[in-house]
Amino acid sequence: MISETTQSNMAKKNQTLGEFIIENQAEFKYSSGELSRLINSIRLAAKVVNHEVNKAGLVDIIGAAGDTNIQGEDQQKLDVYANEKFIQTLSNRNIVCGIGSEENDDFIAINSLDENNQNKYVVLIDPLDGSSNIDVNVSVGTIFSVYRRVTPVGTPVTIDDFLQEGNKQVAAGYVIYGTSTMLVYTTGHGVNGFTLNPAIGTFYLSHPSMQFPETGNIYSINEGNYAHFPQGVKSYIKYCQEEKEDRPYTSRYIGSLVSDFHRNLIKGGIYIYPQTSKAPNGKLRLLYECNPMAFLAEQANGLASDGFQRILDIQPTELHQRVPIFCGSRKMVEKAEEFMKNS
Ligand SMILES: O=P(O)(O)OC[C@H]1O[C@](O)(COP(=O)(O)O)[C@@H](O)[C@@H]1O
Ligand SMILES: [Mg+2]
Ligand SMILES: [Mg+2]
Repeated sequence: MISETTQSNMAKKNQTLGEFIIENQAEFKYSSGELSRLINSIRLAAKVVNHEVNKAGLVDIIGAAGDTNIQGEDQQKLDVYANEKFIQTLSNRNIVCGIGSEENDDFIAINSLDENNQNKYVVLIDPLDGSSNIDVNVSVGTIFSVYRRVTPVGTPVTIDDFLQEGNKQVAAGYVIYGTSTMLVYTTGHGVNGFTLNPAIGTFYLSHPSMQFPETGNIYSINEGNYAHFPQGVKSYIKYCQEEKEDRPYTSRYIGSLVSDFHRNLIKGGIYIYPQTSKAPNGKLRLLYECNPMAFLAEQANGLASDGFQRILDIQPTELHQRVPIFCGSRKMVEKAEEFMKNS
């Protein structure tokens, strides 16, 4: 006899992303269908980009695009392609009034001079996360974060609409282009994961109500920077490597934030990109990497801090600002923070 929970999970598991979005629209306090349309357009852009990612190597989509972005990074062709596709798909569906992207120096106002523009949302994106892994066939991703604008509808969108604390996000998520392609997101009511069936181009609910295990035995950090880490991080790494209790932990580092986060979400673990003597604010960007991952982490019973303060309470000051991040299973982040505070 199949239990009711299994039956409902089985029924749930056959649910498509489109059905899930409609069914859960009412959960959203501002629900006017606009956010649903926004998530739908991210779904569409994800499929277009996935198609290109899967052919990386066959088509002329690998390698550098020849420009650098405002962070001084060489833009990869796939960075530029993904950026164009997400911006196009979001802006020509008349649902957002502004977009901030890792690949654009400044935010993009979407026909906000047209006073009929009643659009309420701004989106921040990392169109292609894990760029250093594109050419070597290792999983990469896309990260997105959504806010309601703070300036009045029908007036020009301003930087204030983007520099909001992470706890004001109304939705956040990522797409992972890996062994399978998944879209994982939250609108503040838990975290759900959808896997793309490439044969029919449909995302199915494969991972309902995702939760970080309370603790785990995986730590993810680029130990190549060890010499430049703060003492608290060095001590935490030593703690992870000690032959004691359930340790040593296993070191796993893919070098794509989305992929390292996703593995830890499923298996339990902690991802750390700390400040270093070379990069006092770390490497990852608050608005389109750390805030969306922190919102997902907390919605999945995990934690995310800069070692001291909750990421979601940091007041942003710049579009591309960087912050240190400690993110993942609750008990592991608490332990790492202990080392940071006591060092
Ligand atoms: O090579 P490093 O310094 O370890 O950095 C890897 C980190 O940088 C990133 O690639 C930065 O993201 P982008 O690829 O979007 O610039 C993260 O995905 C990853 O976790
Ligand atoms: Mg990134
Ligand atoms: Mg990127």
